[in-house]
Amino acid sequence: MNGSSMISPTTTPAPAPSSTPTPASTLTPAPAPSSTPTPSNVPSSRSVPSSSSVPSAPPRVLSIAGSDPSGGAGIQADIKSISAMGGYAMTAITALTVQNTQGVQSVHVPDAAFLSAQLDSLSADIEIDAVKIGMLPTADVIRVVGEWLGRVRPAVVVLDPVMVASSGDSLVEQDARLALLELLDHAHLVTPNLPELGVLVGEPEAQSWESALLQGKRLAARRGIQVLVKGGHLTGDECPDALVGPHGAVTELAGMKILTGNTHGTGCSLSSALATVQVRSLDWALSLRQVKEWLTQALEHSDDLQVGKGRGPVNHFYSLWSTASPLPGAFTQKLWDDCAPVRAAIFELPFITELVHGSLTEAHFAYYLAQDAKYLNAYSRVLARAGELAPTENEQRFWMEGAHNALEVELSLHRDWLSVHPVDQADAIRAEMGPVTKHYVDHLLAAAFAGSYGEVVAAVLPCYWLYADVARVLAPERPGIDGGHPYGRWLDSYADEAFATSARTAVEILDVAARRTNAADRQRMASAFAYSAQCELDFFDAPRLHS
Ligand SMILES: Nc1ncnc2c1ncn2[C@@H]1O[C@H](COP(=O)(O)OP(=O)(O)OP(=O)(O)O)[C@@H](O)[C@H]1O
Ligand SMILES: Cc1ncc(COP(=O)(O)O)c(N)n1
Repeated sequence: MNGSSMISPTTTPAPAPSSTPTPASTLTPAPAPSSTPTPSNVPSSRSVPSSSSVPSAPPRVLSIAGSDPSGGAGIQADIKSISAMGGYAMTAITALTVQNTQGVQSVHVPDAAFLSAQLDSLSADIEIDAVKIGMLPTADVIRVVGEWLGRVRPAVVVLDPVMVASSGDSLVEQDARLALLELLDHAHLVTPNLPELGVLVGEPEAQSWESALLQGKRLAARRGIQVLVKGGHLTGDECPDALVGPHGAVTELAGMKILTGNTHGTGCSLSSALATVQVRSLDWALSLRQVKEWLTQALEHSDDLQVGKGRGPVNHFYSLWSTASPLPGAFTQKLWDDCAPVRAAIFELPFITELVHGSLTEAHFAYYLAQDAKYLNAYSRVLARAGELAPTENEQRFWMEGAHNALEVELSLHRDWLSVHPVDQADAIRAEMGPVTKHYVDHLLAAAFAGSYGEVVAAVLPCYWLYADVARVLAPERPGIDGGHPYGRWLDSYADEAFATSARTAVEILDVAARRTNAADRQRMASAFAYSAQCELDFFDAPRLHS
């Protein structure tokens, strides 16, 4: 059953307010505001209407386009783009596609009269500030949209003459391609890609940017319209766009091509975002500059989405999402993932492999322990500072106990080992704080006395987390203490379940702190964590560099 046979358009008139005519066929055309020039005669003068026409509420933007169920193109991309630009999105759906990131498998076109009823219902009730037009699959649909635009005359009309999806599948019947030409009279800006530009000027697709601009000029002059010539289909590293005015003026925006396969829906997103921004900017060149910057970032961040196996969508909301509070576990998981190279490097260090196999020289271990003792003394103060800043009593207790343990338990372990090996290591104990230790401690103290609670916790966390992880990974690899492992007792203290539990608690505390704070603080927390993780790596390697 198709859409048109399920509900007859004539049996479901929109429940319009009593002052508004209901049946689509008898709708009175909305008179064009007298100050608004008609699109076909003076399109370029739209860039300077009086400031009193700029609405303060979010622009009400209607997308007349096809549905892409995978969410990357069509109506779905338009809703996201309009919203990302601060507009209020409305939709009238011209076609339903069976589509994913790999291609279009089928197209269903609802009755054109049903589309007509939707458009009339909207314009009878809502002031529409801008219209974006996308996939118009048949000549019938184009006629309905053309008639409606002719009556309602929205102040901003952007026509994206969609013909072929980026997958190569056709979205428009052959005879509809030429019918699109007539629709140009109702648009203020048309945004063809290079193959579509060729069709609109009746020439083969341009093979260079220069010939694309010439085609754009011919189209703009012939139809008295602004043309956006888009460089997304050019070969090479560059991806320019250019606005060509009806009198031949060209405003070109340079841009580098972003290396991503996720370009599904760039044309839809660009055109609907432009329609939205234009309502307030009233200047196509300004609108393009703002939208291209946003789209470039949306392409840059598209890999974050991980949608589908084919040509994926752009990340319309990268900006909103980068400042939104992260989901539980997400912040600390990202810190952990980002420091994967440091973690891998730790396991490669001769100090670690020799420590585990018991072949590490006592001189290196003694230097390490002596530096660690100095480090732990400062670390204890920083943990106490975390306790001081802690927002809850539980967290305060956790950090204070950590501060106590750093001084007592771990230092006694050091004293024990050094007392059994007193002779050669006396020098090590007396040694000054080494450069690597000092560097690490300075970083911790800076976080402790100039940073937020989150920064302090982020700075101290790698010591917990990396030690617990090293102990967990290496525990099965070493011979047991019964086998006379020279560093067995020391290793056991970090492989202990109580230490692993403390590390997990510290991770959880940081995650909660990250969710409670703002994006700028989260950024500083991430930097503090990454810096400490690198310091941990350097600290393990310091004995080798010292000798
Ligand atoms: N890889 C890319 N890097 C940077 N910008 C790009 C890239 N691909 C497309 N764009 C930009 O996206 C917008 C759409 O360009 P394009 O020429 O691809 O249109 P389109 O073919 O209509 O888009 P669609 O892929 O949705 O059909 C333009 O502003 C273009 O510069
Ligand atoms: C419903 C619909 N409208 C437009 C496009 C074009 O977008 P793209 O060229 O990126 O596939 C599409 N694929 N589907």
